Amino acid sequence: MNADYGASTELAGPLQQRRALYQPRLPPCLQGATVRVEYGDATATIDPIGADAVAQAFPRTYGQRLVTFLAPDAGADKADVQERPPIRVGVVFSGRQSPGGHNVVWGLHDALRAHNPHSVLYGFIGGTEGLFANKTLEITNGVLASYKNQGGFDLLGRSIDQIRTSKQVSAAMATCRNLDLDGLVIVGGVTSNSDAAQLAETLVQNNCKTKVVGVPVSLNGDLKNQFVETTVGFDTVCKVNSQLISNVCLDAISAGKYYYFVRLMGRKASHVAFECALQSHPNMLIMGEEVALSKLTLMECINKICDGVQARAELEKYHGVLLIPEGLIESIPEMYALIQEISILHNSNIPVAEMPSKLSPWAAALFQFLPPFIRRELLLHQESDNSAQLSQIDTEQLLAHLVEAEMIKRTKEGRYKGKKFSSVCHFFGYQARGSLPSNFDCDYAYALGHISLHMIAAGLTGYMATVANLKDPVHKWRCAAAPLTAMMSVKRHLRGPGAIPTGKPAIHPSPIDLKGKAYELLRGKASSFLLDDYYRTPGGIQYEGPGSDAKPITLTIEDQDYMGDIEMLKLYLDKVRTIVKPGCSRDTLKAAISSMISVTDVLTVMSHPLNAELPLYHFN
Ligand SMILES: O=P(O)(O)OC[C@H]1O[C@](O)(CO)[C@@H](O)[C@@H]1O
Repeated sequence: MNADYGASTELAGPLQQRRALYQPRLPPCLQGATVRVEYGDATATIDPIGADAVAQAFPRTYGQRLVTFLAPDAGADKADVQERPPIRVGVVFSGRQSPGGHNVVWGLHDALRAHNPHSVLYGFIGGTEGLFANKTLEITNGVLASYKNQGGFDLLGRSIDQIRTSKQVSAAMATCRNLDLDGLVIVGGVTSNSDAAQLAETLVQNNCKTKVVGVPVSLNGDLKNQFVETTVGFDTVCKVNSQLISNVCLDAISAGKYYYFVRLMGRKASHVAFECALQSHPNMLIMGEEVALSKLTLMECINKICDGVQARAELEKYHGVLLIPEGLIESIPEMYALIQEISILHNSNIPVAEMPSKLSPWAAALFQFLPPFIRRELLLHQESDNSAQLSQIDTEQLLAHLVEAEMIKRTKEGRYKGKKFSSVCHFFGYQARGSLPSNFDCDYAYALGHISLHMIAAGLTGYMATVANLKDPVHKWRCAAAPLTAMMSVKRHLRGPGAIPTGKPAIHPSPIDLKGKAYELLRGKASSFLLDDYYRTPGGIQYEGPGSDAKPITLTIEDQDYMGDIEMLKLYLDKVRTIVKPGCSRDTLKAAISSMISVTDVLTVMSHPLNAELPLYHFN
């Protein structure tokens, strides 16, 4: 734990101390001690084909109604606190650390105390292991002081992201009973919230009064559906990584001699890499979703990268930046099949040393083809969801290694006549998870903490706290609760109407929408990114002043333009204005700034509605 270095001590840095003083903003409905609870329609699931399976697996919690939280009726908030009995709540960090997680606990604490000062909040020390073993820390204002608006999960720590086996579920239930909890708040991503749904169902079936509430906190940004717009931590992690990526872009173009291969976290979906590409404009992005859709083999991916290197060499460019998500390796069909075979061997308890000899002939051949470091990493023990340990597989090094071999081959065959290809590899993963959270993540998490309390007070179980309209300012946010079962789907063998649902219902990670506006935008820019080096410098996270309210581009893009935030657009326009005078022709504008930004960006700026509202900036 970090107590000695907390923001309240003199050892804390000035920014750390200043951040501890930031008071997160709350939407109007959460500003009092009570809320008005409005019940909506009963829910099914986002997966119509799997609905029966979900209903069968969750007989007591399936089909619950949507709930919205509104500002209380006049006077209701002033009702005597005695009318609101004290509430006992436990909170556990179940998922991986993600910036903003501490503010969920803070928001929950403040809402709980406003509800009734005699309410109690327990944090489970050491994540789910602490929950099973009933190891608690009572959360008070004093305890929270050093953790407000701070990164990491070190207030309580975390362990395995799992409440799944019957032993684990029974231990969690025993703790709930032992502490006489009215509510248990589970903080995490897709896996943790699937487990939360199962625990809620089990507690109802066993007449345990504890209400289970899930909170969407995950840097991966893959817990995304019609109820959840984004997860806490995604914004911060993308901003930190985008700054690092843009730094290496400028490093690359300065020396003109290295290709930087950068792997980013995100597991099965490529949201982090995708958002970072929109923020920093690297030369290439290889997304898992695209590779899986086109069924690109490993060598096809390598050839694609080599073609890019070659096209750049024709322009005398021998540097570049390439982003990949950590899940790319699993998206390549033959690598996926190999990983599946290894997974079966793990599940059959085959010793690791014997695994290579137990692979099928084709998988063994592929395994032998791979460099030794990748072979060792592929055999590591699995994650709690039986997937490979993606953070430990140096896919960027594998790609760099194979690209170099292919470029040497092309040189020998006379197909490539440029300078020698050189690479530098990075994994930007763990560096970002402990970052000071952005204002957006601070506000969002704090609001979700409040909503969790109101859900427990309303007696909701098997629900997730949600906020809609996140792209808008906080006063326009809409607070709600959605049944966890409504977000579930069931994996199937085949695609299409004849598909047979198999496996356990769960909340699955959402991939990048390859038909969405954000993807269309990035694809439209792909060849310009590849060849023109339109690197963008988002800079470090801003906590005050211009840019401090910037949101993820992918969150804002559906309704606004690419630049998203109004302040960012003003800054951008200011930069443009130093080069051309208002009222100049479209062609002059394009020509004058074409070296600075791409034509698509210019057109975006010119057609943005804000442009018309800012006469000074208006271009004809
Ligand atoms: O902290 P650990 O256990 O190494 O987990 C790493 C994993 O957690 C995440 O950071 C978040 O799910 C993944 O992107 C990564 O694969």
